[in-house]
Amino acid sequence: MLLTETAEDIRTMKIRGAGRIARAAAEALREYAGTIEVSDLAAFRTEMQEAAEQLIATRPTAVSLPNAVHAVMSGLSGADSLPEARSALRERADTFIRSSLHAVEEIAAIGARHISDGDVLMTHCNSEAALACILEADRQGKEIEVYATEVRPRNQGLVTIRTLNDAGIRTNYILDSAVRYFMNEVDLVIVGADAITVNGAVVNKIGTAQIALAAHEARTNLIVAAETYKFAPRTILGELIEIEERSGSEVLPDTLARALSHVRVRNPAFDVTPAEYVDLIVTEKGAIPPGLAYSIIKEYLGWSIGEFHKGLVMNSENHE
Ligand SMILES: O=P(O)(O)OC[C@H]1O[C@H](OP(=O)(O)O)[C@H](O)[C@@H]1O
Repeated sequence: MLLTETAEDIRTMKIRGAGRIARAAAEALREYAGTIEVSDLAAFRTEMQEAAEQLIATRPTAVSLPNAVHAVMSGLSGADSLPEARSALRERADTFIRSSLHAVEEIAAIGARHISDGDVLMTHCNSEAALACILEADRQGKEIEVYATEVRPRNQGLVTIRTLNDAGIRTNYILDSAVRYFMNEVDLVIVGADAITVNGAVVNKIGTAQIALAAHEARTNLIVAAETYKFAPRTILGELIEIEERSGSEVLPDTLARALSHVRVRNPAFDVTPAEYVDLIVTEKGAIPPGLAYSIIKEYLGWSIGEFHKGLVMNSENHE
């Protein structure tokens, strides 16, 4: 079943990247809504809520996941019959997927304006949104060069350098620990985001905060490419973004770890870059300074008391 498969693929990172995770979850709910065999609307609601919770539980940090799930599930609220509910969910899922893909295109166009001919860029991890800006700048004929990090332990940098290579962009593949060494050669750092808080702090792949610090020291600008559904409404209530800590075996093989009984491997997948190290956040609605994160949440996501986790959630009525 697509739902179980998708949940497992997100958990194991076969499907990864905050935007892709969001679209995969919407697609899984769409398929589930169309195929589950139930006799009435009440049973349908229960099944769908369980499916939604199963998806949300897979990875805790990327807020795009609960935001996508809420966007789809909001279709349930106005439905009076089972066929109506099924079609409303399918429609919401299609709308979310379409607007997510469109958002990446918009971000590419806006982000590319901040990349100048001759720029040396640095990126970290594999962000569809950040890469879209780089690819668009290249497509516009700007001569650019990129430093791309390895991204231990999952090596998402390999995906990034393949994309850059295929586009014929001059790319330097560097160790995560070589960021400060090369920072003086960099004109602009561009990264994605898994979540953005109301005060403009950016949660992204582990190592981003260190890169931001090095960029700040070298007076190199750092921009973040993120769709509006990466903003976290619940942070308005002071809720913190949970940082996923993955298995130590991603860092150190179990056989080795077993021989080192006093050693504990720590493997947080994300870190938090404070707003003061972020120059600009490029969303599909325009580029904003991080201090305006609240306005994105208010204007484009909206907030209301949600069905899940008793928190503030995205009001998908505002989502298009
Ligand atoms: O949505 P897009 O821009 O593709 O990616 C945003 C972020 O999602 C990824 O997380 P992971 O690799 O799934 O842990 C990276 O942290 C990346 O910067």
